[in-house]
This record gives sequence, structure tokens and C-alpha cells, in this order.
Amino acid sequence: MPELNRPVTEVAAGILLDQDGRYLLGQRPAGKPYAGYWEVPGGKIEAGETVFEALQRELQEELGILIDSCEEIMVLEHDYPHAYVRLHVNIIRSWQGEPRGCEGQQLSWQELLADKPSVEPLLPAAWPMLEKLKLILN
Ligand SMILES: Nc1nc2c([nH]c(=O)n2[C@H]2C[C@H](O)[C@@H](COP(=O)(O)OP(=O)(O)OP(=O)(O)O)O2)c(=O)[nH]1
Repeated sequence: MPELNRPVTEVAAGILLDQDGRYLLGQRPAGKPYAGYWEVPGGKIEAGETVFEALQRELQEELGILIDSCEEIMVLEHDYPHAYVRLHVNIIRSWQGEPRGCEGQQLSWQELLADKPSVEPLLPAAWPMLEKLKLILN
């Protein structure tokens, strides 16, 4: 629970899953908190948006793809120095286009079966998402 009066930042995170059992990580661009850290694509949900709408917008901006649908797998909260965030974590299995780093960020496809990602560091709140993903898909 956030401390009294601490605003909650609602965030949508979208785990792209491809047909070969891989998921996508992106590196946070310079200028953002935790620049250089790896994360699941996504971003803040704007007023009036559903989680799906936020993911459609964010993944179009960040990756240049149009997602067809999403499935929520968990909601998790994390208390960072810069914000208290609530992450709506979704799996995305179907999209149009080929993901590319539209904001100049690096992308990395990761093997689901690997013990841990081949890139680091990861945002602290990305770890529980990956744990959950493995639990669901195993
Ligand atoms: N996208 C994403 N955000 C995450 C993850 N884990 C995690 O703690 N976060 C946090 C970091 C940020 O505080 C927040 C996402 O905000 P952001 O800064 O990426 O969002 P944005 O693109 O809408 O930001 P802005 O520059 O437009 O303000 O959620 C993750 O795996 N993916």
C-alpha cells in the first residue's frame, strides 16, 4: 500500500510473446528514471484509457507495432523513490508489424526457458513479471 497521500502511477506493461517461445525486453532511453535499465515495453496509462488502449498507444510509439489483444496476468505494485507504481501486466500474443526501437532504444528477444535474461540490469519490478510468466507457461 502507498503511504497516505502518495499518488499511484498506473502503468501498463506488455510482454510480447512470439511463436518461438521468446519475449521482448527494451532498454530505457536516456532522460527517463532508470535510463539504461531493461524493461517490459509499456508506460503510464493516461486518464480515460483502458489498459488495452494504453498498451496499443505505447507499443505503437515505442515499437511501431499495432497489438490485436492482451491478457492480464497480474497486477503488481512497486515503491520507487521517483514514484509509487501499479503495473498492469499483460501478455500479447498477436500484433501487426515487426518491433523496432522507435525511440532509439535497444531491443532484445529473450528465451522463456532461460534461467535469467541475457541482458541486465532489469528494472526491479520487471523480475516478478518474468517469474509469473514462467509459472503460467510451464
Ligand atoms: N514499461 C515498464 N515500466 C516499468 C516496468 N517496471 C517498472 O517498475 N516500471 C515503472 C517505471 C516507471 O516508473 C513506470 C513507467 O513509466 P515510463 O516512464 O516508462 O512511462 P512513459 O513512457 O509513459 O513515461 P513518460 O516519459 O511519458 O513520462 O513504470 C516495466 O517492466 N516496464
